[in-house]
Amino acid sequence: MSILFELKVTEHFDSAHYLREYPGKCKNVHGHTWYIEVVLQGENLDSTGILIDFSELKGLIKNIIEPFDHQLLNEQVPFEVDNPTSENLARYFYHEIKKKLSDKPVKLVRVTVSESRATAAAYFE
Ligand SMILES: Nc1nc2c(c(=O)[nH]1)N=C([C@H](O)[C@H](O)COP(=O)(O)OP(=O)(O)OP(=O)(O)O)CN2
Ligand SMILES: [Zn+2]
Repeated sequence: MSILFELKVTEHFDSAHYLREYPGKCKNVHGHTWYIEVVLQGENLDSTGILIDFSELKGLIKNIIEPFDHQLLNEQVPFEVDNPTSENLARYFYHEIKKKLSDKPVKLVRVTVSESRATAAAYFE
């Protein structure tokens, strides 16, 4: 497929976490506003000139992140097992979003999770 269009949408949620086995202050419970940036690509626009409606994409992402909002991530599946690092969050959200996009004519390119303005982790396949 020769890709012509790339879309980017960002959503956010607030939650607490702590990092197991972390040799520093992040082993203690603390909070972040997590920003989830989703990038996808596609080729064919519908008759209104839209690849996939931003509002549909935002709704899809909101549904996935909503269970984590104002929660302790370490108590939520799968982060009761996987450490809730930005990397693990990015991988989890990538796979959840990919499942929801399976019937859409788009390719999920990358999910980036930022826990501050200065730090982010991206996951892609
Ligand atoms: N590669 C990763 N490194 C770290 C992660 C992570 O998810 N991936 N996470 C953390 C902690 O969540 C921590 O909250 C963030 O640490 P850090 O930015 O070092 O701490 P501060 O926000 O207090 O920033 P200062 O610059 O030290 O004030 C750690 N590492
Ligand atoms: Zn943290």
